[in-house]
Amino acid sequence: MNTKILVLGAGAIGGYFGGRLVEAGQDVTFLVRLNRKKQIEGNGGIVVINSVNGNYTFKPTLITKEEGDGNVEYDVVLLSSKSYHLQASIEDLKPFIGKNTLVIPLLNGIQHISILEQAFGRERVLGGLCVVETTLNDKGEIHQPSELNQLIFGQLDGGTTEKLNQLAQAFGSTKAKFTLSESITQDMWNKYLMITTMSSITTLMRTPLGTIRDSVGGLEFIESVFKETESIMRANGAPLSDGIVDRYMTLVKTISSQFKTSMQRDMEKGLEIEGDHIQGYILQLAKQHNISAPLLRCAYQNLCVYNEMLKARSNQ
Ligand SMILES: CC(C)(CO)C(=O)C(=O)O
Repeated sequence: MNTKILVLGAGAIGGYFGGRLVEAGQDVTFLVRLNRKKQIEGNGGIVVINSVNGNYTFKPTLITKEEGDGNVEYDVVLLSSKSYHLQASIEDLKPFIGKNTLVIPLLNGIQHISILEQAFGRERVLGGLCVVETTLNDKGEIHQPSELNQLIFGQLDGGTTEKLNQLAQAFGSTKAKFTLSESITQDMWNKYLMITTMSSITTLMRTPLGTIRDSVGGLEFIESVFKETESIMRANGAPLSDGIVDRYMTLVKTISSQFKTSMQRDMEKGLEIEGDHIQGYILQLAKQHNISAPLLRCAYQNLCVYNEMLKARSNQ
């Protein structure tokens, strides 16, 4: 069966995973903003992936919301927008969501799930996440510098269906690792714990992970941020895996010393960041459960100051 795949965006994440699906011969269309379309057309209609997992250059099928007639029904949508573009992305996607379309969101965090369920209907929204280090350079090429290139998806209530098994098959033969999970809600909370901690420390210290972990007291500091975040999530009933902090601390000790988070990369480029969606939401939960969270407060304040600087710069 031909699976019709729509990828929202052809940027660092959508372009990477969508490109891997094109490479594997899948039927993929990219729904992009006019600016990105012009940039790709300016590059001869070509998107370049430079990746340690294999370079690939491809000519994507592009549509913009202005061009979409809404008559094609997609089996699945990969939604990789930033949290602050979520509402706009929902509006862009609406004409392309049919009765049987499934939406796999790849955003960090958890709050977007209920927003998507409201917009598209509970039965159409899956859970999803990606673990991939990827960024766009100023020519619009995708740079994917580490072996981490996994996309995980599954039903929010657990279990699986025939349709999901078919999707897993369609996704199965690519150079990226697509995994069907029967416990995606837990996977999403686990990843949320990881990204809250990693983005907090890397944006605070403004250096790749290696320097932070090798500094005096660095590992203890990182573990304290993990534990503070974990305690808030558990107080809120998050289904985190047992021993999850130990697992992530092993990752912290073994991952490339050059590792950077996407929030850190966005900051380096002077772009908008997802602090409210990631740290801000956890701090709201901390308040609700009366938990003091001094480390996350500090990380979040740093992000708020960055936002203020961005605002001042854009008013100049
Ligand atoms: C997995 C990780 C940490 C990769 O950089 C990520 O999701 C992010 O930075 O947003």
